[in-house]
Amino acid sequence: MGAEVVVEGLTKSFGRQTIWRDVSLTLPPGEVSAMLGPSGTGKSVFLKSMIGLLKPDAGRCEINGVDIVTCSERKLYEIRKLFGVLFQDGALFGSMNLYDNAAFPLREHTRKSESEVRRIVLEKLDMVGLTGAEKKLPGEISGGMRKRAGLARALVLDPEIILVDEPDSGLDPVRTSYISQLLMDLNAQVDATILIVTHNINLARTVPDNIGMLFRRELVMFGPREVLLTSDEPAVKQFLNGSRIGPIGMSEEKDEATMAAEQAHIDAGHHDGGTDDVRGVVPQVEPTPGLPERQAVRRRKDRVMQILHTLPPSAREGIIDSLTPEERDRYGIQSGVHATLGNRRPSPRPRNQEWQPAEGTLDTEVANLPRSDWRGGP
Ligand SMILES: Nc1ncnc2c1ncn2[C@@H]1O[C@H](COP(=O)(O)OP(=O)(O)OP(=O)(O)O)[C@@H](O)[C@H]1O
Repeated sequence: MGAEVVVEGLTKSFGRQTIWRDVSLTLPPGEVSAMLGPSGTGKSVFLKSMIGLLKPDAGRCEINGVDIVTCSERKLYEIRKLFGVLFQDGALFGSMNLYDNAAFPLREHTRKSESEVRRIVLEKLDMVGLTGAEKKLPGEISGGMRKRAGLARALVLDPEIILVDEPDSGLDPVRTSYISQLLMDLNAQVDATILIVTHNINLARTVPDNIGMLFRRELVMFGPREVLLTSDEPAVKQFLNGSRIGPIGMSEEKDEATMAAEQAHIDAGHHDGGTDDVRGVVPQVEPTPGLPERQAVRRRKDRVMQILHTLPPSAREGIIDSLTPEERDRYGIQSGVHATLGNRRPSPRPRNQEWQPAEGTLDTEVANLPRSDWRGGP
């Protein structure tokens, strides 16, 4: 199972420019999480901070009990071996074929024999669907194939944590769906903790178990996918819908006057730039038939059911509605309980924190969470 990553109060500035402050979140082990946010909000800076390529000014980022913000260079070097990173363009060496690119970390960081290197490289190239392309140079293949090759290289050291920076960049919507499927397949096969940085709403809605969003130099929210996908937060709604109407502006957040002028424009019948309202929980991508089940699914359900009472009502509805009859039974959810859970409004959300307990009795009314024979079960 992948490693847990615990981030607490992380703050990063460049000179006088604060990129984000006081970011706290936990990447649950083996689950897939995504970080959204308008351009320039520091998503890539966040990824780089997590592997110690950039040093935050304050806060902690703890992996396997080691705080990589304050640890020694030697410890950091060790911890980095737990990571596999897919950079936006695959970051392949242009003069090496795909085989040698994928073999590079093994030859650099291990003493494995060439026959062992060969076995691992061919296995990982196969996992990403590049069998037969070993001799191709990066310049001879499509952007999608380069990303796959980058993923194969990220996998050769059997990472516990995989960071993926904009897997959709430069790809058409169909290839983006294929890369989404690939990420879920890899998660099923290796059970690594995955963090994806993306702008792609389709990917964000269908792939991750957890979603966060950076905006205005803060983490607006982070938690189970159902929370962000049903959120009423204006910046989140605007971002999901790709609309001009809302607090996100051309390069920075907007002032009141600009928002009012834009609203007047829309009221006069002009299009807001978005398409349909895409708020709501849609089914997640599942691993390709024949692959193992994602072990994270059951762990996540168990985890999310334990914090159900802390989530806003619309997220609870989405979670409960997604349970199978067997799961309802296992979690002790009374039959007939579904959308009626949404009558109460969410209590005000403390900024930059995961959802806090809301008042009310929902949890004890509808669920005995989780039942002891379910937790940690087979
Ligand atoms: N090494 C650096 N030195 C100074 N400023 C930097 C450095 N790296 C990033 N920045 C600044 O940090 C801010 C956030 O950049 P980052 O690339 O993380 O944004 P992003 O959210 O990933 O954007 P995009 O979605 O467009 O990729 C930008 O203003 C950028 O100029």
